[in-house]
Amino acid sequence: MKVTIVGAGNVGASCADSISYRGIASEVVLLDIREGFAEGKAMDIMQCATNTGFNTNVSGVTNDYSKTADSDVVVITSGIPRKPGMTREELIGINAGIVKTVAENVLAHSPNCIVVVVSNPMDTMTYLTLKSTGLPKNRIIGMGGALDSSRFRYYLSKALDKPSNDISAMVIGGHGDTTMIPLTRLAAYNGIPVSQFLSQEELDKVAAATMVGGATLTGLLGTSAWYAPGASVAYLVDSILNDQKKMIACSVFVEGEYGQNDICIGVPCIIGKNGVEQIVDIELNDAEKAAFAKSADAVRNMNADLKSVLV
Ligand SMILES: NC(=O)c1ccc[n+]([C@@H]2O[C@H](COP(=O)([O-])OP(=O)(O)OC[C@H]3O[C@@H](n4cnc5c(N)ncnc54)[C@H](O)[C@@H]3O)[C@@H](O)[C@H]2O)c1
Ligand SMILES: O=C(O)C[C@H](O)C(=O)O
Repeated sequence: MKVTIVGAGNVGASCADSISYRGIASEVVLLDIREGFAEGKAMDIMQCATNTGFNTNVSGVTNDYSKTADSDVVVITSGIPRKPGMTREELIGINAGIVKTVAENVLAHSPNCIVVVVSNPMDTMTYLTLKSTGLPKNRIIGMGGALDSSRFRYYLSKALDKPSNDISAMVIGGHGDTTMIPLTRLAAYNGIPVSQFLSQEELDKVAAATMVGGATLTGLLGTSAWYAPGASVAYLVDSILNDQKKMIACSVFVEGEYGQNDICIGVPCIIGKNGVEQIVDIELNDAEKAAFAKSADAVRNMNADLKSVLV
């Protein structure tokens, strides 16, 4: 199986590293516009092979899309990250043009691939990719919910003082500081609702920390995070390549699910060899429904900014 990752920066390289380490692809191609950069990242990753024991062939190319031909999955991470104090939405002006061109180039060489969109603002970039390429909706997946859910589990694990892997929890809605919806009511510690262990005040703090999880890291690092984003992409790509049919919150095109239409937004999805195989339309309570509708409005408003790019 062949995976191309466009953008060999912090997130792209971390995706390549995590995918290789998982041993889920025979070939990974990293592509960047910066001369020699993807080649250097690929060489560095390949020099891990003997010590970590992976057999994936990772190569790097400078803007040569012919080397990405016949990829099964393409991950788009090209574009600028935010700096401390910025929102993801502020990146749209630069990233929309980059993502649209990259998606066109990628599909010219891999017409049957599944596209995973990572560049921010991710829900808007996913919608742009869908609208500008005309690909069927099952083949365009925005990655954000997998990361936000893993941060939710991290903050729950800190509050509970228990391992993250004993906790199941999901974040739906937009991938934005104010649009995420951590589903606290459904979060569980080994199947037991977390509300049996944590007060409402503690749960509210966990949800608030989750929503600004990316901003917190951006403040600490001076640029946005990459290890957990790379690991989240690898988790998603594993479910595609190995047809695992995992339920993962992903930004996908909705047509009536959760009462919404004509936007890409985070919802629970079954992810397999065909990409998005099912949207799991769970019953939300009234407060969750209201939060989802508000989140969808914000995502829809952001898409309006794509008018000049989508001509
Ligand atoms: N969806 C998520 O959960 C998530 C998580 C982390 C980061 N991100 C987003 O991912 C993007 C990348 O973040 P990063 O930290 O890797 O940034 P980065 O600056 O480290 O890397 C971006 C790379 O893209 C390359 N690039 C720019 N234009 C290109 C083009 N036209 N073709 C090919 N390559 C091009 C740059 O040369 C650079 O190497 C940002 O938009 C960031 O906000 C999203
Ligand atoms: O926070 C960011 O801007 C990057 C990414 O969306 C994240 O959540 O880490």
